[in-house]
Amino acid sequence: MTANETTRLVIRRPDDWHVHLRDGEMLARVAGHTARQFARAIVMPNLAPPITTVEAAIAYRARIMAALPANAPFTPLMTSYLTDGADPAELEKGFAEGVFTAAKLYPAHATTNAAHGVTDVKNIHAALAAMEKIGMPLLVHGEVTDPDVDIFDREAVFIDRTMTGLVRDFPGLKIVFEHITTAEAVGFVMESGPLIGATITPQHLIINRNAIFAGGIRPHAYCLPVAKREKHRLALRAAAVSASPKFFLGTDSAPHVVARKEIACGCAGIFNAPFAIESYATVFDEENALDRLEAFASENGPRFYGLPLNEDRITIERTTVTVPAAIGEGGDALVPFHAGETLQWRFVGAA
Ligand SMILES: NC(=O)N[C@@H](CC(=O)O)C(=O)O
Ligand SMILES: [Zn+2]
Ligand SMILES: [Zn+2]
Repeated sequence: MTANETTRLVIRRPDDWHVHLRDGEMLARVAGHTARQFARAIVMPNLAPPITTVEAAIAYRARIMAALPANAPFTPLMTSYLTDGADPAELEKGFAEGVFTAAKLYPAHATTNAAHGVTDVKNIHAALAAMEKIGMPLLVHGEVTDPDVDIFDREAVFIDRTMTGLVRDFPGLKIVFEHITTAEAVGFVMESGPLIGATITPQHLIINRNAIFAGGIRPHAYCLPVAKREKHRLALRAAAVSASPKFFLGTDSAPHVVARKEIACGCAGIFNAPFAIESYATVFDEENALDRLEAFASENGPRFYGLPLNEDRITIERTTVTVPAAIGEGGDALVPFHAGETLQWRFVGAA
């Protein structure tokens, strides 16, 4: 059977190495979508207020588990939000206790709930030195916030202004360049040593920037970093299917209700959790690379993080699936990625 005649695929259960589960009512609505498909997820700390202490992360982890059925086979991997005042001792304590898996660098004001982010990486040098010493990964939202830099160039400029210096100054630090969107980021990661990896979202593999303006403004195609030109999408697809262990699955599922998306100043974020593995399978299928989906989705991430691979398996099958136009009602609804489209792959469940 050739790859594109494959009708059922059994792979090691995947993990999501970048997700926003939110809190409160929204957490209750979205957590199950992630836990249905993934064994583990790196949970982003950009709540209001952000998760900066071990105590807050323990409490948030408990709220996530409480939002799922009892004994759900899902492990949230918690992260610490770095601020200018990040305390190296708190990071070390959280990592040693198995509460913090990683710490997240948001340049101040770069994205949703990034107001408390880092204004200059010099301010977190002590924290980064501690992380380097203990082997705690740094996760980076890689965009400059300088308003003079064109929004489509903010990732590439971040590489020159910040990422290159980070890698040089902390050669032993594990760094994940999160949700990469450009050929420049692919090139940077490829040329860097084995401690530098990257997550890639389904939307950046599937849409280019035209999707944001297709026949009118499309708020549900807007996320940060914003989708780029077609050549960048093609570079991301090549990286995802390349078999390089540096690239792995991170959905960046980032739900915002319709009332906060379809508005004069709409929030950035695409809610892709309900059909995440279907999205990725579609891409790998189109690239004739279904045989490499398992490495990208289920192996490269845990190996990078130094965590065990999941032992259980999932099945996905080739069949048509219609994605609902919305989940919920009115202004409170969530519009999933691929809303109203028909996909050619379906997540069946445990193999
Ligand atoms: N990706 C997004 O567009 N939004 C994310 C923040 C982020 O990951 O930058 C969010 O929290 O809404
Ligand atoms: Zn981000
Ligand atoms: Zn994110």
